[in-house]
Amino acid sequence: MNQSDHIQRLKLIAPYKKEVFFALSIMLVTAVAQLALPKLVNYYVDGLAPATLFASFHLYTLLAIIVFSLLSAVRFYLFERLGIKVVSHFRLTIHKTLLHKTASYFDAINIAELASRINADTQMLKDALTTSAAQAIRATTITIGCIIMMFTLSTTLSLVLLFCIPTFIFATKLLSKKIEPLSEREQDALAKTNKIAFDNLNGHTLIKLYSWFGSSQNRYHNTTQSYITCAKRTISAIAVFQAFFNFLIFSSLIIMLILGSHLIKQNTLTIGELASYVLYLGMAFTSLNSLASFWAEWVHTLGATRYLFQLLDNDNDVEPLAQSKRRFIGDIRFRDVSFYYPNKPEKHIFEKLNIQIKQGQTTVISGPSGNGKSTLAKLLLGYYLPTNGEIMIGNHSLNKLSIACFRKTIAYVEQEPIMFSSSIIENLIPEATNTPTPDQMNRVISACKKANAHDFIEQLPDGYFTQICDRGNQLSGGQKQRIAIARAILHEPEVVILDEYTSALDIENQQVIEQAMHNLLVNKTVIIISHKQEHIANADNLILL
Ligand SMILES: Nc1ncnc2c1ncn2[C@@H]1O[C@H](COP(=O)(O)OP(=O)(O)OP(=O)(O)O)[C@@H](O)[C@H]1O
Repeated sequence: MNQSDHIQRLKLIAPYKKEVFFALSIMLVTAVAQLALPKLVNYYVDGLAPATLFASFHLYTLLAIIVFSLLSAVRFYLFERLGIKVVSHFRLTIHKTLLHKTASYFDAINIAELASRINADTQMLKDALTTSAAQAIRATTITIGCIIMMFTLSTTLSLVLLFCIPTFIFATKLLSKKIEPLSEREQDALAKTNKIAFDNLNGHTLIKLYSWFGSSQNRYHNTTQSYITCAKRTISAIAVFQAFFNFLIFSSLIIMLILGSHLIKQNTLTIGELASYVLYLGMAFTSLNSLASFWAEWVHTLGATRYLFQLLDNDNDVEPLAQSKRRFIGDIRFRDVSFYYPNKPEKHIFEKLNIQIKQGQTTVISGPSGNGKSTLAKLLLGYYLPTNGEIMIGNHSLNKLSIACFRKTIAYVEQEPIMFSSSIIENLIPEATNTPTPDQMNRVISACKKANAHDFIEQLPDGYFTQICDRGNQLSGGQKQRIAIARAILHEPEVVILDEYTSALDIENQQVIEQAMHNLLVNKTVIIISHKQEHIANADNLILL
């Protein structure tokens, strides 16, 4: 744990300076009000308060309690609201960063685990940065206030008490060192349990089919056990610290009472002052206790959120945005292209591959399974860059910077099209949300008619606004394909890649899709990845991998 770890997390609240200031001001008012209470006890026990004030004591007390309670509610509301804003903004930043990560980055991570981290780890940060931090600042104010008040009441007692402070600081440092790695492991273990739960729920049909109930439950049970073990270690460390802290509180209280009674006998302290002193001491210890809890939570959070901050700090694996609006058109050529997946450097998929795909013609790519047909499409789509050689579009070399531009001219229809769990219209043009403009609606309907998708969409309960649950599970393979074709038509591509696009469909559905395809493919450069004889027979060119 170093300084920058703290600063990095504290920076998250920087955009909300005004709100923090307002919430802190209210908190300080409540803290000062709380500090006045033991002093009042001193006045009343020793009979120092004026008689008039004494008479209205109940009224003032009631008023103070009402104001104090109201301000506490406002303080709670302000800090919670701040927390929600901070954490939502943080999640948005992570989401944005992730969307721009490369395909290789996603090959190396587990999406379910990441989703769990984005929720659980950021929630922890929210609590630590706001509610707990507010309590800590309040506790610091009260502790300082109590120490000042205690010195004004009795310097002798306070000097004795000062000896406790180094012990407290030492114990807190020790705790920090112990908790941080423990909580990092705890969060890792929690993310793993979520990963297994996601896998099991996602594959529930497979589990039913092969009766894998026991083994699936066991997998979840084992990761949950590892999580419990890690969590137990963290809370044990905190519990030991709490025990030590309580010992410190009670032994100091007893020592103060014994010493205080001696001072009363020597007439250097009054009963009211001792009562007030003990109240301040109790208050200071309670505040120190909440400070210690905050510190434990903060250190816990530092460890737990390290993964997310590393993700934000890592500038590698990021795809650049489109640098210009130019459309790349022309023949596509692979010049001495070599490629292996970054996570499998030992397996070369292509070595010095040279192929040409002519503009405006249909090229079929065929060959045995695993020979790299889909990989070739992924290279063309720029999901991965060649490890050697180059891909030319006309006279332009496709590199990291130009890939986003090239994607504006290319559409990809795959065997299992990706569907978002939102409405059909949002699956076609995400910017439409639920209130598309008449122009957007016309474009969508026209594309869906060409894709033979309009009729079945109209028959759905809410037409284009029907929500697709669970990434399109209630749609048939053919329906999803037709939506994907409509999506491609809306993109107005120059190049269309069709990857085994009818292989999962029955004959009737294949005919509907082929018909829809005609509307998409007119005057386009078409690349069909297929084993089908009819595709091969109708192609202008054939590339065998
Ligand atoms: N993301 C990836 N990371 C690592 N290896 C991968 C990745 N995707 C594919 N591969 C490997 O690359 C090789 C080529 O895969 P690819 O999907 O391109 O083959 P294909 O010819 O399209 O096969 P099929 O006809 O079965 O679809 C395979 O050995 C596969 O295991």
